Amino acid sequence: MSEQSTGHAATAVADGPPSGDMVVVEDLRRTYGSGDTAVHALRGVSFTVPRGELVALKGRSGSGKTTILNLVGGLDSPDGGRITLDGTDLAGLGDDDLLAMRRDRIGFVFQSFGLIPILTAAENVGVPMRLRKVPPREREERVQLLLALVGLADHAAQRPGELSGGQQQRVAIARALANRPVLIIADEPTGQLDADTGLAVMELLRAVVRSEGVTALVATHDAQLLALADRVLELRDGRIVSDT
Ligand SMILES: Nc1ncnc2c1ncn2[C@@H]1O[C@H](COP(=O)(O)OP(=O)(O)OP(=O)(O)O)[C@@H](O)[C@H]1O
Repeated sequence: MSEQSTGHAATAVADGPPSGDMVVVEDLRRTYGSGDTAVHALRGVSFTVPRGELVALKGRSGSGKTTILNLVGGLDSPDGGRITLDGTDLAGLGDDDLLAMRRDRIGFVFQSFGLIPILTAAENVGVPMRLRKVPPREREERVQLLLALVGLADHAAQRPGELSGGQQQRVAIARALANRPVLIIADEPTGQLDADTGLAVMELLRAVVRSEGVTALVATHDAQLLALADRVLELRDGRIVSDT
């Protein structure tokens, strides 16, 4: 854990010593559009994600889950409130620091996998390390290790189209871990998978959160998967209505 949180090149100005929470969200507000057509996607959301935990966001379609993930992941900016990630206030970061934060400290996993079709599984896992200019030898070693971690050591040379949906999502999880992120953000990671495959992928996420000492924030409305979370936050109409 300590290596995870301190071993990174400083990508941003830390606001102070990291607290026990990897993510602190305070009174987050986000409105899309304005006037009569304004959609109040988040109406004052506060929660924390303790280090090393897997926290799930549940709620009906449109309740605000993706909006939260986009804001915590620095893909969008809030209209109000504050997000602190690993001790750093996102609002204090310029574009370059935000980009570096996303690249080096957050791993994203999407419903649609987001793999590059013309690249092999190994090459896809290596992409984030190429962007960070990790030397080829080190990169290849980590790719092998990560593919083994997700049970795909024998599929390194296959392209996404030659893999099942569950295997593709495993590649995406390996890719998300490539740069040793402190936080994994996953938006409906099992949404395109059948129930059994989805459960296996969620169990893998659960396992890597433990083995890699990473923290995860996962949106899902699948009750079976919610049971694997350390904590479940329920959203309704842009507000948290339960925290269990
Ligand atoms: N770019 C946008 N422009 C306008 N409205 C948006 C935009 N993105 C989201 N919304 C609206 O904000 C609200 C919250 O959407 P959000 O995608 O966060 O919900 P969600 O819980 O992730 O839903 P789903 O489970 O369907 O992905 C919804 O009413 C949605 O229509």
